[in-house]
Amino acid sequence: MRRAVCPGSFDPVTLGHLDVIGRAAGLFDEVLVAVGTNPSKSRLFSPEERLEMLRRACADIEGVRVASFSGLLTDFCTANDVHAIVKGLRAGTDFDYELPMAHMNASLAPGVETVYLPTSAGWSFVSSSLVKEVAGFGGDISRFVPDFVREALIGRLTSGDA
Ligand SMILES: Cc1cn(CCC(=O)O)c2ccccc12
Repeated sequence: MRRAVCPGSFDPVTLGHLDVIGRAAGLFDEVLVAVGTNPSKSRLFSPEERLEMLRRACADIEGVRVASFSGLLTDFCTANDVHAIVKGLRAGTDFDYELPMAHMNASLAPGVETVYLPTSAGWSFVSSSLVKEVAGFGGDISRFVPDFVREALIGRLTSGDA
C-alpha cells in the first residue's frame, strides 16, 4: 500500500487544493489529506470546520481520507505508514519556501520522500489567503472554491466572528 499525505491548513480548501489532491490520488493507493491544527496560528475556520469542509470536498475522490495532525508532519507520516509527502507548488516562491522543509523532513524521516506537483496553470494564483481577502471585499470567489465553502466563508465574514 503506497500511502501519501497532502498536508495543509486548508483555511479554507480551494479548487486549487482539490486539483492537486485529485492528481495525487491517481499516483498513490491512498492519500491522507492532513489538516494542520497548530494552535499558535490564528485561522478563520476551526480545525473541525476545516476538516468537515475537506471531507465534503473530497467525498467523491477515490482513495482519499481526511485527517488532522498537530506537531511534526514526519511523526504523522511514521504513525500512519506514509511514504510520501505531496506538496502543490504554485510558483517558484512556493518552492523556495518548501525546499528547506523537504530537507529537514528527509533528515527527520529518511524513508519519507517529498513529491512536488505543480498546480494546473489555471489555479497558479489561487490561495486560501487571497480567496479570503477577495471575499472580505465582496469579490466573487465562486470560481475558486466549492459552493458550500463560498457560502461558509461569506457567512463567517459577515457574521462578525471573523
Ligand atoms: C497549492 C497548494 C498549497 N497547499 C498548502 C495550502 C495550505 O496550507 O492550506 C496545498 C495543499 C494541498 C494541495 C495543494 C496545495
